[in-house]
Formats: sequence, structure tokens, C-alpha cells
Amino acid sequence: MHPHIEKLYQSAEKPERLIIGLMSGTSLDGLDVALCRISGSGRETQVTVQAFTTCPYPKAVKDKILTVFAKQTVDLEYLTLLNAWIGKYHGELINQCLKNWQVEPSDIDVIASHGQTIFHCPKHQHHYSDFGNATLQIGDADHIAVTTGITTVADFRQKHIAAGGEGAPLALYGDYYYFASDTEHRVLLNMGGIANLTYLPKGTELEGVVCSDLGPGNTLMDAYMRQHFSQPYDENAQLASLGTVNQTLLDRLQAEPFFALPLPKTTGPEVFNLEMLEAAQRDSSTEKLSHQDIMATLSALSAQVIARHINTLCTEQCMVYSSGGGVHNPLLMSQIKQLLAPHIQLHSSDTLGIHPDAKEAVLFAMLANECLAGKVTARKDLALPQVTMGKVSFAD
Ligand SMILES: Nc1ncnc2c1ncn2[C@@H]1O[C@H](COP(=O)(O)OP(=O)(O)OP(=O)(O)O)[C@@H](O)[C@H]1O
Ligand SMILES: CC(=O)N[C@H]1[C@@H]2OC[C@@H](O2)[C@@H](O)[C@@H]1O[C@H](C)C(=O)O
Repeated sequence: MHPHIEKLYQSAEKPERLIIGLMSGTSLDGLDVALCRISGSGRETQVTVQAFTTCPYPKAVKDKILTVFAKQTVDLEYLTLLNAWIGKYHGELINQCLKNWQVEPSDIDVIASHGQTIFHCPKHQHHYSDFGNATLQIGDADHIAVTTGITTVADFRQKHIAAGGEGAPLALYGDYYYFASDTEHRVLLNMGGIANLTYLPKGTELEGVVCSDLGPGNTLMDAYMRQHFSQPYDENAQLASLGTVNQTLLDRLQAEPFFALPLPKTTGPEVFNLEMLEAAQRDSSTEKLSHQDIMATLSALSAQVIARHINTLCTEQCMVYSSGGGVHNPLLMSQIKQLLAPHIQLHSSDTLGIHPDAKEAVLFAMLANECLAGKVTARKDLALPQVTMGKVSFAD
């Protein structure tokens, strides 16, 4: 047996594994790195986050990614170079984290790398009748493995698509395995660039579980701040809090066809971007609005879309556990709170023991754990394709 396969086999047999989960999402704020101690698999999974860091992307890194991010046309040479470069860069960031945490690379069973999404195109979002769902994450895992000396599991979304899904949201797996409760109806709400949720009705049956993207979380607000203020985001909603929601623009933004599609569905900045905002402003003759009113309106859009879906799904007493950078936006949070029905309570995912900034990185650690130690089940639920996700890259 090849020693790498043997080591993987041993990892799979261990009572618990140390897995580094990585996520660099659509906000391009940085690489989330979660050092997770995981035992069991599936609904028996137990996770302890031993350490968590977001390695912020310097502007030069963001600019590199933005050169290709969600663009219809890119320079293929640049994309090829970037794929290798991000892999190596992520590897270097992990080495730095391990050094800071005083953890030896040899103690880590595997790295779980999401990669950098640069284009997401579910069938409902493109116009090529010959093609189905597709998504592209870059940051080649062989480069991570070679740079760190640690076996790396990566590229989780392709199998989901191959098995009939849209490649997202994969939160369904972690949320169902880890957060489904016998005692309460739950919503796991994540507000990153894109907002998504998993609705977990009381009990542990898959029936009734819904996991879907909803629309913009921060992506429109972030793009607006980048364009007009050269800032990555509106810190603590300082600008948006000064504005007034413009109902005419808000109504026009709500007319975006994605919102009318049934759940589950996925989307990205390919749809929710400044061109979409500018078109809505033209159509509603609101081009002259102040920056602060536009930001207040974009925040209200995210809040309304999020709250509307939660109110529809949660017809009885329900707990919402929120995560993602949006939890740090006080205006967005207060707008959502105001719109939620009285029987729905909003908390942070911290309440369930997972730091809101770490949740998605932990998810990928859990998916790598499934790849190593998950049990194959015969179930073929459409809501939860029973497939093993992730591809394995060895360090040498
Ligand atoms: N103090 C703050 N005030 C306002 N907004 C904040 C604050 N901190 C973080 N955010 C928002 O959170 C965003 C980052 O969120 P997060 O890291 O969850 O996104 P992501 O994982 O990249 O996105 P996705 O989940 O869609 O892939 C920032 O770009 C910003 O919009
Ligand atoms: C294609 C892609 O990268 N999608 C991300 C993005 O960020 C949030 C939302 O859109 C979600 O669908 C997904 O990520 C999370 C981790 C998921 O798959 O659950």
C-alpha cells in the first residue's frame, strides 16, 4: 500500500482527527482557517474548534482575485497563473497559522480546502441550453499539499453537481449532521456575501429540511463601498445607518427574477452586482439618491429577503442561529429582527458553540471528515445527495 493511502486509512480509523477547514468566500475578506478536532461522522459528528483565524487578504491579493472574480470574460493566462498562485498562497497562510498556534504539520490529518469561488453558474443563471449546473473554485490543492506537507482534500462542490445538485449550499450537510435538534425548530442563517439558510424542523428526519441561498447578504453593499469609497465594507454600517430606505428602488430591486424562483436555489455576485443595482436605479429613476440612502436600501433588501424566507418557513416557535460577517453589521441585524415574526428568535451560532465567523470553515472540515470516515448510506434523498465530496492531494 502507498504510505499516503496507509496514513489516510489510519486517520480514518482514529477515534478523532485534526482537520484544518478553509473557507475564502465571496466577500474576499480573507482566508478563514479553523483547526478542528472531529470524531464520529454523519449525525454522530462531534467537533471542537481548537483554533480559528481569519487571515485577511491584503489589497494586492483582493485585486488579483477581483481581476477574474464573477467576470464573463477573463484572461486565460492570468486565470491559469492565479489558480496555482492561490494554492501556494493558501499553503503559506496555513504554515503561518500552524506556527502561531505551535502545532506541528505532522499532527494534522488533512486540510479541507474550499478554494476561491470565481464563478458560479447554476443552470437557471446561464443561457447555454447545452450545459447544466457548474461552478469553479480555484487555488489548486496540490500546491497547498506540497507547500504545507499535509494531505489536502478539496474541490467539494463538483461531486454535488455531478450528483444532480447546484454545488451549493453545502451547508446542508454540516447543518443537518451537527445542528438538527429533537427539541426545537431551527434555522441556521449565514450572511456572507450571499445569504443562505438551512431550515431544520424539529426531529432528525430529512423530511422538511430546506437549504438554499436566498440572495444578497453583504455582496451588494460591499461592492458599493469598494466602488465609491475604496473600502472593503461599511464598517458597523456607519454609512448605511445615516440613510433612509428608498421604497421605489427597493421595490425595483425586489423584482430581480432570482427572488421569484422556488427554494432550493443558488446564486452569486454574477447576478447580485453593481450592474444589477445600476439597472434598477435607471428603471426606477433613482440615480440621484445619496450614497447613504442607497446603502440603507441595500441593507433593507438583504434584511427583507432573509426575513421573508424565515417567516415563511417558520410557522411555529423557531430559533434562528446566525453566522457569517453580516452578524457584525448592526443595521442589518436590527432590520432583520424588526421583520421577523414574534415567535422567531434570533441568536448567534455562538449559542450552539460555533463562532459565527468560523462556521463555514468548520463545514469544510466536516465534509473532509466525511470523505475520510463517513459511512456510505443507501439513501438517495434529493434534499441530501449521499455522495462523498472532495478530492485528495498528497504532499509528495
Ligand atoms: N464590523 C462590520 N460591520 C459591517 N459589516 C461587516 C463587519 N464585519 C464583517 N462585515 C461583513 O461581512 C463580510 C464578510 O463576511 P463573510 O466572511 O462571512 O463572507 P464570505 O464567507 O466571504 O461570503 P460567502 O459566505 O457568501 O462566501 C464583509 O465583507 C462585510 O460585508
Ligand atoms: C458557489 C459558492 O461558493 N457558493 C457559496 C457562496 O457563499 C454563501 C453561498 O454563496 C453558499 O451557497 C456557498 O457557500 C457556502 C459555504 C455553502 O456552500 O454552504
